[in-house]
Amino acid sequence: MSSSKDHVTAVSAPGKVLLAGGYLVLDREYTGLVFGLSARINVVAQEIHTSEGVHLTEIVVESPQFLEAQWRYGYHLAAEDGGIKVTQLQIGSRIVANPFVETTLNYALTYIARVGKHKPNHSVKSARLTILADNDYYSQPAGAGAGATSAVRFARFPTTLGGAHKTGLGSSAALVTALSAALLTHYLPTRLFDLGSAEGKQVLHNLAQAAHCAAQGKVGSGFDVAAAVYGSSLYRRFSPGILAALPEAGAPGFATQLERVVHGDGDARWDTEVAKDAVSLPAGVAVRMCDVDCGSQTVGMVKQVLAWRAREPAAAKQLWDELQQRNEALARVLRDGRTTDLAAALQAVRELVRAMGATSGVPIEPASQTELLDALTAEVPGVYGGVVPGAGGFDAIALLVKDDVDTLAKIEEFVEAWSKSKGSQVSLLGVKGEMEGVRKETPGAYEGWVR
Ligand SMILES: Nc1ncnc2c1ncn2[C@@H]1O[C@H](COP(=O)(O)OP(=O)(O)OP(=O)(O)O)[C@@H](O)[C@H]1O
Ligand SMILES: C[C@@](O)(CCOP(=O)(O)O)CC(=O)O
Repeated sequence: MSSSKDHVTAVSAPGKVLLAGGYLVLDREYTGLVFGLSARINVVAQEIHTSEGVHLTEIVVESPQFLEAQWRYGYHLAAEDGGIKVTQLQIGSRIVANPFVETTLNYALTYIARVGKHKPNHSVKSARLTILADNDYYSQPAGAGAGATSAVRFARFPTTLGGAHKTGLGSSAALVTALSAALLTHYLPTRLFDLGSAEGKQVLHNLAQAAHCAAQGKVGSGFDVAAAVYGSSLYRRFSPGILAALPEAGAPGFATQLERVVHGDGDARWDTEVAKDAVSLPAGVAVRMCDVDCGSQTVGMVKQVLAWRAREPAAAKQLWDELQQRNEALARVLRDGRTTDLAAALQAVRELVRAMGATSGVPIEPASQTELLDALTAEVPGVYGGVVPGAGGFDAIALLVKDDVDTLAKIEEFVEAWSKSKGSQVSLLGVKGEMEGVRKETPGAYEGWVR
């Protein structure tokens, strides 16, 4: 760990689970009920010390839990207002790109240089950023112990990042958000960026949404980035047009337009709605997640659902309007602490999700998941019910359960027996839903991981 006089900053941002509102949340007419998760992506930023006389300007990003996970970048000021553009430097014989890291650096450093009035290559000094992901973002290799009981804070994975099996908690959104927050906090004085203030969170949200869309090459609803910044909420998306005029990073005019987008100036005024007060959990109730690894993958689900909606607009509107009512009813049951109404509210949502799946021909709640959710609800005391979260499919379920060790043990026992009898691999993750979004952390918490 660096000595105390060093300038070290640590932040973390949570993963997400979209409990209700999958597909609907893509349209501003509807909302999504999203929970932030206790699984966080942590980023520690620190200065790099070079020996006297060496003028090295470099940004080093590393994920020490994975093999071959170090990315080094040089950077320059691009011509014609193109902002700060990084160039990956080769280490060893191979160069492995990380588009989410690279895009975030282009966006965050461009914004920082603009508002901080930095002279590039002068005051944007070299820095090292260390990424540490809580274990539940990736399945543990066989024999490493289940997530729910794992004792090591940050596991070492015997694979590259590309070879790790993701559990779908939104690692890229949490990473882009935490990395942006760490860079903004590290480079800008508090009067220009304060993570603890409402304005600071808005700047971070706008910057992270823009960078995340660019890195993934498409504009989704952005509920995952909103959860990473704000935590749990009832989320209404932004109009995609806000990002339409933004050139590629490094292209002429990128820097000016990025600042406009981040500050929401002119026609880039953000219309996202993040209703935090619409969401909470009844006392003694927890959101839990299970990873379901049955080897099947469904691609193009969003495309197919939207094609059905375009084909049958009247029927789709009727179904979505009714489903929106039921999703909002579920949010109210949770917020008002009406635990006795919870099972019925979850069943009501699932009924229409299955109807949407049947009519669009997309396995949003496939039969195998229906069977698992129904069995858990009927047979495990303390399980109120659950859903197939987000886009649905075969690979995860979210549960609402009594928040106690006894219930946890019973679920673990149940999924173990289920996996054996069904030949699938269902495991309870250690994550829980939680309310808080991005936050500053104490650098000392990462002792042993940070050089
Ligand atoms: N610990 C990490 N260190 C560095 N980069 C990471 C890390 N975790 C995720 N990433 C980046 O995010 C990418 C994965 O993003 P992707 O959108 O495919 O998954 P996800 O966000 O976890 O999935 P989902 O949206 O289904 O929840 C990786 O390829 C890498 O670029
Ligand atoms: C289908 C969609 O509404 C939700 C996808 O959620 P997830 O990635 O499955 O958690 C897409 C989106 O909102 O961008």
